[in-house]
Formats: sequence, C-alpha cells, structure tokens
Amino acid sequence: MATGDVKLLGAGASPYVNRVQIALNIKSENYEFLEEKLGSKSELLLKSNPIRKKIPVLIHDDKPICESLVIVQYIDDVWTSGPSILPSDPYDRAIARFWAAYLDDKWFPLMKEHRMAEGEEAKAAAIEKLVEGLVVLEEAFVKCSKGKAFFGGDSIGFLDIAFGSFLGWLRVAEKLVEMQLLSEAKTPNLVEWAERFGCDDAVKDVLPKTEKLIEKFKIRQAMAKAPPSN
Ligand SMILES: N[C@@H](CCC(=O)N[C@@H](CS)C(=O)NCC(=O)O)C(=O)O
Repeated sequence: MATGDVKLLGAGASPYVNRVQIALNIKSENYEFLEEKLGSKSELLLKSNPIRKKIPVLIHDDKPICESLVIVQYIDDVWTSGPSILPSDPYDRAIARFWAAYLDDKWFPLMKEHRMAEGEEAKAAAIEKLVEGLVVLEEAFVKCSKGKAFFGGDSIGFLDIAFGSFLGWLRVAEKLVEMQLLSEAKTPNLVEWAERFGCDDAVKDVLPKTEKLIEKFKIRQAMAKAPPSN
C-alpha cells in the first residue's frame, strides 16, 4: 500500500481534475487540494507541468505526474490495496483505454465545437454530432458493462471515470440548448448509468453542480470577450 505526501493541483470545475479526485476517493486516499485560480497559473504548476502547464497535476512525494488519465492509471498502479480501477483482463484494459481516448480526442472536443459554432445551423450540426457520439458510447456501454451497472462492471472503473467526469459539462450543454442530450429514446442505458455514477460515494461530492458550472461558463465567456488589458 502506498503512503506518502499527496497533493493535487486543480480546480473543482475541471472534469480532468475531477477524474483524479474520484480515483483518489475510490482508493480512500487523503490528499491536499491546491486550488489553481481561473486565468492564472501558480509557480508550482509551471514548475510541475512545464510542458503543458495544465491541471491536474498530482504531486506524490514531491514527484509530479501530469495528464488526468495517466494520473488515474498511476493511482491504480500505486494504491493497490483499494478497489481496482482498470480491468484486470488485458483486452478489457485495452478497450477501456481506447474509449477513454475517444472521449478526449473526439467526443468532448465537440462540446467546444458547439460553443464556437456561429449561427443556428452550425450549432444544430454540432449538437447532432454530440448526440451521435453519445449513441456510439451507449453501444460501448452495452459491450463493456456486460449487463452490469458500470462500464467497469459492478463498480466504477477507468472508463466510468473518464466519461463520468464530463457529465457536469454535459448537463450545462443540455441547459444551454434546452434539450436532453442523454435521452431515454437514444441512450437509455447511459441515462441510468449517469444516475448511478452521480450517486456513487466516490463521486457525489466531486462532480460540480450544474448551476455552479453555468456561472463559471458565463465568467469564461465574459473573459474571452473582454478586450486585452494592455
Ligand atoms: N489532457 C489534459 C487536459 C487538461 C486540461 O485541459 N486542463 C485545463 C483545465 S480543465 C487547463 O489546465 N487549462 C489551462 C490551459 O489550457 O492553459 C488532461 O487530461 O489532464
């Protein structure tokens, strides 16, 4: 069992940071949360993640680890006495990693595409792509969960964390477009999975409330529109 000093550089509204928080909760590991302020980067962050300068960064006994999915895998490798996060079967592990990469590289960027889209037609096209992606993920859920509650089986695993961390921002998108993106009609299994995921002990105090995220979203939009100060 790992011990030592564990610090997490992050911000509560970041889905990538939420992944690490959930993984540490699954392992019942205590840690110090060092909040990064929106729009500025601390010296510690710049020193710990000089290549990407992004949160989250996990600092374990003064050693920084960057990139949320890398960190989650590190946590699973190091805190072996808690429940496993990655599947034990090598094929299932590969499949979980494949879908996690799909989420980060293909699906979540559609959220930004929708935000940046100009005009009703472009926005509607972006929403259609988001929903198509969710239908693909519904099929992945059916295959990966093998009839169980989570992608990871009976309990939350790697893919649950990778996808579930985006649920807060998905709810924000639903509010903004006034339509359900996860729906009984197209993604019935994901609707139930999202409910279960949000209620899990490792998750329920981590996932930010939709109203709070909408506030953050509005602040970011205002900052993006503000003229640069000198
Ligand atoms: N691929 C990275 C993405 C991390 C990321 O985009 N973090 C955002 C916060 S949600 C960030 O630090 N943004 C500041 C910046 O881009 O300068 C991961 O999985 O950790």
